[in-house]
Amino acid sequence: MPTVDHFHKYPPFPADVPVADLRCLSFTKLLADEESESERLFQSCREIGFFVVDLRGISEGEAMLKHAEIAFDLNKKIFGLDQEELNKHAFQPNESLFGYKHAGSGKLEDGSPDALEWYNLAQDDILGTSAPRKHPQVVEDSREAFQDFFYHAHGIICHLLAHLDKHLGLRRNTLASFSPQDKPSGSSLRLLKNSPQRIGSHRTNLVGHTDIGSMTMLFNVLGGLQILPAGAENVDANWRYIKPELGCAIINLGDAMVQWSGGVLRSNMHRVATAPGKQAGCTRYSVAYFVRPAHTVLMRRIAGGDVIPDPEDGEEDEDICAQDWEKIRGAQIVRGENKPKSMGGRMPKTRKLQASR
Ligand SMILES: O=C(O)CCC(=O)C(=O)O
Ligand SMILES: [Fe+2]
Repeated sequence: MPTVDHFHKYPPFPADVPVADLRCLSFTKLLADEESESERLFQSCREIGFFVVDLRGISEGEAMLKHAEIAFDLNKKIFGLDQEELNKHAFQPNESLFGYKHAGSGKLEDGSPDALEWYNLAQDDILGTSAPRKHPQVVEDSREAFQDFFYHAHGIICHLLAHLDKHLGLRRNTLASFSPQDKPSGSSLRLLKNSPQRIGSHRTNLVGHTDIGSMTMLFNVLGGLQILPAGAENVDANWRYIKPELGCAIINLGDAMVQWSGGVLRSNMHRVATAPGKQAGCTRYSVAYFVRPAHTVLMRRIAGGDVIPDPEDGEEDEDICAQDWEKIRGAQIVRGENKPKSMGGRMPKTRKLQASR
């Protein structure tokens, strides 16, 4: 995450662990619509589904970093509450995924319990699009701070989506219009915590998965987040850490983007392992904003244009709305019917791709 202060509280990310080769994009250049930066964004979204965006040096980005910092502080406060208090707000898996998730309530690939805790806040609840849910007092007292986070983060995401509109041959605002903040959706802010681990442990704390929604903005201070590079088999030796960078957010695309782009954009497998080196011994906090489509948005590919490919023989686009699609996908994952895997990265229809990095 953000500040020098937070980064320097922890042991450094070790230099000798395998890291993913992600592009670091300048938010300033993206805002100024610099063509080569925009191209790098598109390439990242097709090839990896992940990139890093440097938010420093421009007021909108700096303001986001401040909000992320506040979210980190609130994350620590929430997890400073008694277990009994957190349990009162436990999420009900069959009803809703909002509220507190205790460590061990999810499963790893081998069926053993996971280790991450989180507190998941619904955007609808915080922005007043739905009836408010009841939270611990520290959350109730911070509703305004969370609102600021949601508004700012959404603004930044919309700028990033506008670049994708352009590269996919869509009218400006097409992708952003799928996730308006004044319509009910599954968008959320997740505050995650991972308790200290044994140094040298390689345990997985959150199982490999892709995100369901459209775009995720993630703030990390400690390492631990890993991605499985394109084409690599899902074995431990192939996973790569994403090194947290000062003043930057990690952005990744979710399955909804693959769906709308007819497979051109990529949603990549990622997981949370124990932080590398001495970082393992520290409590790891992270902050993630998950953008999901409004419940009524259709999940079929966006037809027409000369970039998004037409369905191939045997491929069918269903007219299913986001809310039903998310429910079905969630249930399939829980039943183990739909083993998570990276998706997308298909060649666009006609577009000439630049070779720059
Ligand atoms: O904590 C992190 O770095 C990533 C968490 C994540 O991937 C998720 O909650 O979907
Ligand atoms: Fe994720």
